[in-house]
Amino acid sequence: MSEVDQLLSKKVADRYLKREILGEGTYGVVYKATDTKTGQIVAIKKIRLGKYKEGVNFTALREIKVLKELKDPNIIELIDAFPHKGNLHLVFEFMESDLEAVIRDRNIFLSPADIKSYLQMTLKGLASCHKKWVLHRDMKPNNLLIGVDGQLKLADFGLARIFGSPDRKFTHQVFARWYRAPELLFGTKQYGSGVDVWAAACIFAELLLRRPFVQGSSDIDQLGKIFAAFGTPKPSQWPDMVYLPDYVEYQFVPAPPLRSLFPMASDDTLDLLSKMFTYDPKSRISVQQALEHRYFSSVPAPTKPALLPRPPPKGDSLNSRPSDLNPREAPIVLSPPRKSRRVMLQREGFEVNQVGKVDDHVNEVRQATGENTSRSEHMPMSIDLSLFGSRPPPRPTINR
Ligand SMILES: Nc1ncnc2c1ncn2[C@@H]1O[C@H](COP(=O)(O)OP(=O)(O)OP(=O)(O)O)[C@@H](O)[C@H]1O
Repeated sequence: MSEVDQLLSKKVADRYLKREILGEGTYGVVYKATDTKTGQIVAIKKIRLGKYKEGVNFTALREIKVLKELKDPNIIELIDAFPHKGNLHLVFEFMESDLEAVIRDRNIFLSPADIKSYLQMTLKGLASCHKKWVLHRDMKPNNLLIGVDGQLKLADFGLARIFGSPDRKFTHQVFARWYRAPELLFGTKQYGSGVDVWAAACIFAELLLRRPFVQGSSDIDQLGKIFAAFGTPKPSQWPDMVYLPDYVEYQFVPAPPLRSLFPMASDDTLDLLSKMFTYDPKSRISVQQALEHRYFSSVPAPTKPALLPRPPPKGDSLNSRPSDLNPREAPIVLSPPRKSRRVMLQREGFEVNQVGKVDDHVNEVRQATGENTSRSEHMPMSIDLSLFGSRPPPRPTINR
């Protein structure tokens, strides 16, 4: 760091020299900084405490507690945590890039061995969480950070929470929609490590396709697109489904062959994918079982992290998404037999009738209606905005 840089930088807590802003997330700004004690480059997540009147940010405290308990080569290390000028500062090891940048970089070719390596590191990090009864709950490619040594590490445990108590109720709207498991989309209040497995499967699919796999514009649309990809689940396939709080019946569509979605994938790849994308969370493969799947022991061996292709460090690339137009039709929502809620598809679009309170689902259908007004065609699986000369929309999160 030059003298000028040092003068421009602000010293925090007499130890960290703040440099540029790396980005802003749900909880606040993230800075690059130098630890003057060790010379190490770090990332400081500054969490605003001010807006919490009582002065305690439980989410932040939860993140600290969870992170302290998780020490693993595939989990980001929390180096320090301290309050400063009314903000809570979390100091993490600095990571050069993330998996989203890898996937989006058109100059990077990902071989089957590279994909295997990224998936293996993701699952190893998750296995370590699950062994300690911790769910990540916000798995998505930009939360999988990549270090200078090529190691992938799970980050952003802001929403993670210790589970184990059988009647613990979780807020279900925690996942970025495209990575959300079907049980979450149907409003389950009790869920387990299967939600992380589903998200990891979405990331696996994204590594293979080089675009987000299922890009729903609402929870209803997300489920429709999942069902278009894997077939509408029959109650015999997932017995608990019909009892889920937000269950609505979807028009039945059969499953297309998995190979038609991933034409270049090996048989082992398809087998593992189908086990991770199992509808019934009780039958879905666990992270540990996935790591023991023959996909990882068969050739090619996973690429060593140091040899993995790297995107330019953060901020250097103006990435654009690859073309991903896929006109697959999603099944439509039918009336759920148990409830007095009716969701009907009309010629001009959806008409929604519900006896009683208007709920989120209805609002979502209305949202869908707005997007599909006076048309009878269905939404494509994913939309390539580059066709219109614009950048793709930001990935949805619960806060944006
Ligand atoms: N340890 C780190 N090293 C380098 N950059 C980091 C580190 N942690 C976070 N960042 C970067 O800081 C920015 C904000 O990250 P943050 O985790 O707060 O939110 P996010 O992942 O972008 O979004 P969300 O909060 O919705 O998950 C991102 O660009 C992220 O890549």
